[in-house]
Amino acid sequence: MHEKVRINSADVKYTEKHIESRYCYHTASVRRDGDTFTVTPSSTEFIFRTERKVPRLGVMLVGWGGNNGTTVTAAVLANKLGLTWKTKTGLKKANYYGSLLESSTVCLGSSPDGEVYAPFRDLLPMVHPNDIVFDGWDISSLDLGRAMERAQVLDWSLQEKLWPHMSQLKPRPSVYIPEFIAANQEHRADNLIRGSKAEQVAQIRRDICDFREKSGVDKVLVLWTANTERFCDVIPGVNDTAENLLNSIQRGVFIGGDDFKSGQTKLKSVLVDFLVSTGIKPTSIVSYNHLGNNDGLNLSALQQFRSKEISKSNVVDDIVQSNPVLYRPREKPDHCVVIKYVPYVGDSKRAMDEYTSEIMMGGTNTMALHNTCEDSLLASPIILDLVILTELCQRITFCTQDDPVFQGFHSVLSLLSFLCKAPLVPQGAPVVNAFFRQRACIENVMRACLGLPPQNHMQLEHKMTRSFMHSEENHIHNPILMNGKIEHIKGYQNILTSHQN
Ligand SMILES: NC(=O)c1ccc[n+]([C@@H]2O[C@H](COP(=O)([O-])OP(=O)(O)OC[C@H]3O[C@@H](n4cnc5c(N)ncnc54)[C@H](O)[C@@H]3O)[C@@H](O)[C@H]2O)c1
Ligand SMILES: O=P([O-])([O-])O[C@@H]1[C@@H](O)[C@H](O)[C@@H](O)[C@H](O)[C@@H]1O
Repeated sequence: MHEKVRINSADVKYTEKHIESRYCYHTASVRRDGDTFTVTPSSTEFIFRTERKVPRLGVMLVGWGGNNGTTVTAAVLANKLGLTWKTKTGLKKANYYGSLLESSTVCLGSSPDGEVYAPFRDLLPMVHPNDIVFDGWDISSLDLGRAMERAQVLDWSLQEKLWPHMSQLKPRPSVYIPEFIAANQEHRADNLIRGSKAEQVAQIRRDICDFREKSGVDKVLVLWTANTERFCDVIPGVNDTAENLLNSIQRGVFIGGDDFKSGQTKLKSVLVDFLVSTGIKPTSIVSYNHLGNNDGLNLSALQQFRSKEISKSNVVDDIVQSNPVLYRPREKPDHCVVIKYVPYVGDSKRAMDEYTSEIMMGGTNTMALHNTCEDSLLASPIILDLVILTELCQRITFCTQDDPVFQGFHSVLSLLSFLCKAPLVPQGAPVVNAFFRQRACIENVMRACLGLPPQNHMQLEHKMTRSFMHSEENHIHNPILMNGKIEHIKGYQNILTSHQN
C-alpha cells in the first residue's frame, strides 16, 4: 500500500501491516463551584494502529431500488467507467462532489509556498468508491435500470449509457411489514420474502453469505436506504430481533445513526452553530420543504412524517445547550418542520427556511433561505462516506498507557454523527450535531492515526513579532514527506518536497 501522505516523525512507524502512531490526547475535567469553574487539564498517551491493507468492500443496500440506492450505484458506475454525457448546459463528467472523503480537503501544514491541503481520502488507506461492489434488497422487483428511470434523478443521456450495466442488477426480495411504512407503498411490494420473522431473518443472512461468496468481496456492510419507517422505541425484551442485533454488535458490527444529514438539516446544523457561536440567539426556526419523489409520498403519511420530523428537529439541541449566556436551562428556539408531497417536482426538493434571531439591544434578525436540488444527489455521497468511514474505522485499533490491550471503536460509531440527522452515541456520551465540531472530530481522529496534533488553526507563527518559523536555528525539522517534488496540481498545491537527509 503506497500512501500519498507520509508522516516523517519519530512518533509514526510504517510496518508491513500497520501505520502505528504515538499520540498524546489532551482533554480537561471541570468542577463547578457556584459561578466558578475549576479546569484541570489531563493528557493520555495513545498508540493508534491502522491496518494498511484496504479490503474489497461489498455494500448491501436495503431499499436498493429507490432513488438513493439507484443513484449511488449509478454514480459509482459512472465514475468507474469515466463517463461523460451531454446536457443542454454542456458536457458533464462523473464526480463525487458532496462526499467529505472524496471532495473535501484538510490542511497538512505549511510549506515555503504556503499552506498545503490534501483530500481526506489521502490521509489514511481507505476504500475508493469506484471499487465498491453493490447488492441489496428491495420490496419492488424492478431491475436497477428501470428503477433508475423511475427515480428521474439522472440525466437521460447518462441513464442511456448506464442502462446496459444497471439493468443487470436486480434487488433481492425483502421483508415487508406494511404497518412500518406508508400504505401508499403497497403498490411497490411485489418482491417479498415470505414466512415467519425467523425464516425471513434466516433468508436475509443467507443473502449476505451468498453475496459475499459470489462477489469475492472481503467485507460486507449493510446500509438502510429504504423508506422512513414509523418511529419505534427499542424496548428491552420486546424487540426480540434486537437481541440478535445486540449479539452481532458484541461481535463488532458498527451502527451509527438515523437518516442521512443531506441538505436542509445539514445547513441548519451549520447556521445555528454559526449564530449561537457568534452570540446571536435564534428564537424561531421554520423549515418547510416539498418534494415529489417516492420518499415524499411515503412521508405524506402521518406516522412516517412524525418519524422524519423527530430526526429533523433534534439537530439544534446540543448547540443551544452549549450557550447558557443566550438560553436559560431547557429554553429552546421555536422549531417547526413541514414536509409536503408535490408529485410534479419529483426528486427536485424545494426547501424554504426562515431563521429569526434576537440581536443586540432588542434587535431582530430574520434570514430566509431557498434551496432547490435533486435530493438523492445530496444523499448518495453521504451513503459512500458512511460505508467508507465505517470500513476504515473497522481497521483502526488503539491502546493507552493504562490499558495496553488494543481495542476498536465502540460499536455505536459516533464518528458517523457528521453524516446523520439523528446520530447514535454510546450510553452516557454527549450527542453532537454541530457541523464543524463533527467534521473536526473526523479530521482529528485521522490526524491522531498519523501522530499529528489536532488542527488548531492558531497559526501562531504568523501572529508573532519574531516568529520561530523564520529563524533557521529554531525551526524544528519535521517536514511532511510527500513523494518527491513540488508540483501545482489542478488547483491545489501538492507539496511533494524532496527530503534532505
Ligand atoms: N436526499 C435524500 O434523498 C434523503 C436525504 C435524507 C434521508 N433520506 C431517506 O433515505 C431513504 C431513501 O430515500 P429515497 O429517496 O431513496 O426513497 P425511495 O422511496 O426512492 O426509496 C426507498 C426504497 O426502499 C424500498 N423499501 C421500502 N421498504 C423496504 C424494505 N422493508 N426492504 C427493502 N426495500 C424497501 C422501496 O421500495 C424503495 O424502492 C428514505 O428513508 C429517506 O427519508 C433521503
Ligand atoms: O434535507 P434534509 O433535511 O437533510 O433531509 C431531507 C428532508 O428535507 C426531506 O423532507 C426528506 O424528504 C428527505 O428524505 C430528507 O430527509
